[in-house]
Amino acid sequence: MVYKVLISDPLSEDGIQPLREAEGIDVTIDTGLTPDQLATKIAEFDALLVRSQTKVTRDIITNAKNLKIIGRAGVGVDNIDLDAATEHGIIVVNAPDGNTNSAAEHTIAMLMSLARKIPQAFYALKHQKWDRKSHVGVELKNKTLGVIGLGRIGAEVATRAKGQRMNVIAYDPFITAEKADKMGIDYGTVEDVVRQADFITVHTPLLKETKHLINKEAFDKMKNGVQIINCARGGIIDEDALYEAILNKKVAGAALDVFEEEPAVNHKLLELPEVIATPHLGASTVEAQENVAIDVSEDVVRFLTVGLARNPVNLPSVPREVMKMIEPYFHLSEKLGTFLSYLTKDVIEEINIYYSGDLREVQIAPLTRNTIKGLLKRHLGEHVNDVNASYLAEKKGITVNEHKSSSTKGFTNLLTVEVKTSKSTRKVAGTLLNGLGARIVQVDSYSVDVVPEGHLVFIHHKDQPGAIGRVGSLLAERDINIATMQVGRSDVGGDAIMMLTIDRLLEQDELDQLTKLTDIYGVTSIEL
Ligand SMILES: NC(=O)C1=CN([C@@H]2O[C@H](COP(=O)(O)OP(=O)(O)OC[C@H]3O[C@@H](n4cnc5c(N)ncnc54)[C@H](O)[C@@H]3O)[C@@H](O)[C@H]2O)C=CC1
Ligand SMILES: O=C(O)C(=O)COP(=O)(O)O
Repeated sequence: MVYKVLISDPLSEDGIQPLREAEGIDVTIDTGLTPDQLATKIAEFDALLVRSQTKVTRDIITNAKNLKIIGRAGVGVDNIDLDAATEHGIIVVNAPDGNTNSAAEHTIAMLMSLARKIPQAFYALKHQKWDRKSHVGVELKNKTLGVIGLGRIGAEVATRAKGQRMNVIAYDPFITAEKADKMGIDYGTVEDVVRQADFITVHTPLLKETKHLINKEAFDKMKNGVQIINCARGGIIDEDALYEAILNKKVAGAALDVFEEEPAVNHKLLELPEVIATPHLGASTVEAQENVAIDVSEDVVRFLTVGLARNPVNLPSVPREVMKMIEPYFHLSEKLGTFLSYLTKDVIEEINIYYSGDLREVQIAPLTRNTIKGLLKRHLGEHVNDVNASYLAEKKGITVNEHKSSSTKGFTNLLTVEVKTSKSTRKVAGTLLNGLGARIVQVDSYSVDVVPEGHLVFIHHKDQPGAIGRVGSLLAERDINIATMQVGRSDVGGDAIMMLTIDRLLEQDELDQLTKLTDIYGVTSIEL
């Protein structure tokens, strides 16, 4: 099997070595594709690697019939339609750490250039103007820097600004008093920040909530002569409002690395002498580009070869130690889901998953996704995977409930899955037996002991002498070997079940014959 990887934005050649060196991975670099060309070409690829230029739209994702993973060699994923990727079961990974330092350094470079009007002075001098009057700056020392978004980059910027002897006030919904104290900075609301700061720098992602976070109302609250920096994303600051605020002298200067529409040429803000700008260069250093390309290439190789990713964006990330703890239950959770998919013939309304014993201590979300995957895959098709399982369940109106339960029925760990349809409730439970592997230990109210593998036959019948014999004889006549057999009953002469493991798949006519036997209520052939 050879996986085809397309790189559609310029990436560091040294950084993509993990892809070049991996076995079974074929790399194509094509950085000149139009959106239409990409929408056609993408169909043949298993992985797509991008920076911020390539817009990975719903159209492109819909055409990407083989695509399994999109790697973003950088932080911001606002150029990727995450909902469309999730719906199509495509995992999106990014490289969150590799360019933090470069973006922070670029922000400080912009801050200092802005304060001392270095680009404007340089521009004048390049045009033979020795002008010392128009380029008088201000000091940073003792000024207040307002930081909105105190994540990786915002925190680095805050620390470096302290080195310039600035006071720093920050807003971030996740900032704690302890973190602010440790960093020696103040914290407050967005309003506190915009009212108190002499310079304001934004470092949030571009989200619905942060679009135009800095708008006319925010500018109105700012100090006269405030200076603004955006090295995060175009759109966090309302460009029209910024333009007006510069014209009416509220804002004395702005340093922009990013724009609402990129490439931003002939932009009205660039005509203003108060505005300095770079063409989205925050992450453009040799070091950052190598770092992010390595991180994302390694994740693509890891995902294509072992199905794990370190930096998933559309799946909660699972720390390595947690992964180790839950890995043994992975297989069991999917098998229990698949098993139940054979028993539930009607529309599923609710899934209840009970985690008992040792399972109460582990991170259960990945196991829940895997159970749902097993349950839905047989009906919805092979495209159901960990990425889209929960989304598809929700789309189908299925309620999924996770429970940590104390009932272990004597096992050290017990995973019970219950499915409610409009007509019935079915249940299956499994465990991992020390040294022996996975077992199904309960089906509905019956105790069993079955390895969840291979060709199973689940028979519901009347507890009558001869029922088991008739099944055995029919299978023998058809030369079908029974590997294991379990029986259980509710009460003497009442409902009973047989659970068989056989050596080959039943043909439809064999299934029909079994169903017609005396005292047999129903037969389900199950492939695990
Ligand atoms: N110009 C460039 O080339 C680069 C730009 N970036 C951009 O920088 C931004 C930040 O990157 P990182 O620091 O690595 O991300 P991060 O995820 O570490 O930090 C983002 C922070 O923003 C905070 N936040 C979210 N919503 C907020 C809101 N409404 N108000 C205040 N804070 C809010 C989050 O709590 C988080 O702490 C991203 O938009 C990224 O795309 C990143 C690298 C290079
Ligand atoms: O990492 C980010 O979010 C960036 O904005 C960097 O973008 P780029 O990869 O340089 O196009």
